[in-house]
Amino acid sequence: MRLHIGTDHAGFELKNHLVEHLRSEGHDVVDHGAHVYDALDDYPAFCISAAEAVIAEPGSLGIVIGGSGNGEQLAANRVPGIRAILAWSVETAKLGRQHNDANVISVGGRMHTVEESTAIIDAFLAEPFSGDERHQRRIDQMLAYEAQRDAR
Ligand SMILES: O=C(CO)[C@H](O)[C@H](O)COP(=O)(O)O
Repeated sequence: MRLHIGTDHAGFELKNHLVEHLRSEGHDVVDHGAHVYDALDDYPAFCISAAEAVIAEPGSLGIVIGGSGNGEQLAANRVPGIRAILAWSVETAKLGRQHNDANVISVGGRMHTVEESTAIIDAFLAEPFSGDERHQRRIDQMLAYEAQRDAR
């Protein structure tokens, strides 16, 4: 699967681990940075770059990493068409795909061990959207709101 990943300094080591791990699993991973460790860097540009690439490549998924994952989720969700979830367990990661058809996962690298974060992301990538009518209906309600808002 084509994957786009981005992080600030807080997720730098985890991101490098994930790039290696995910490539070893056969994924085609594009690294949107940070490419060097800088304790003063800012997460929005890395996350927005990864999220824009997800929209540009239908069928791809995004991974954004930070200390908490909160700001990274917020940044990714600024990109039209992105549904980014903040996953904090294997179950919330799976539900993000099953119920929300999320196309970006955000993880707080400071909140978990590397093994836990890796398991959360692996679970997200392996899970399909259920396609259940009630879940699609709720997604469509959000899309309808956005369309109405943008037409104002
Ligand atoms: O999780 C994050 C945003 O939600 C950032 O990674 C976090 O805020 C970075 O913190 P600091 O600059 O103190 O290392």
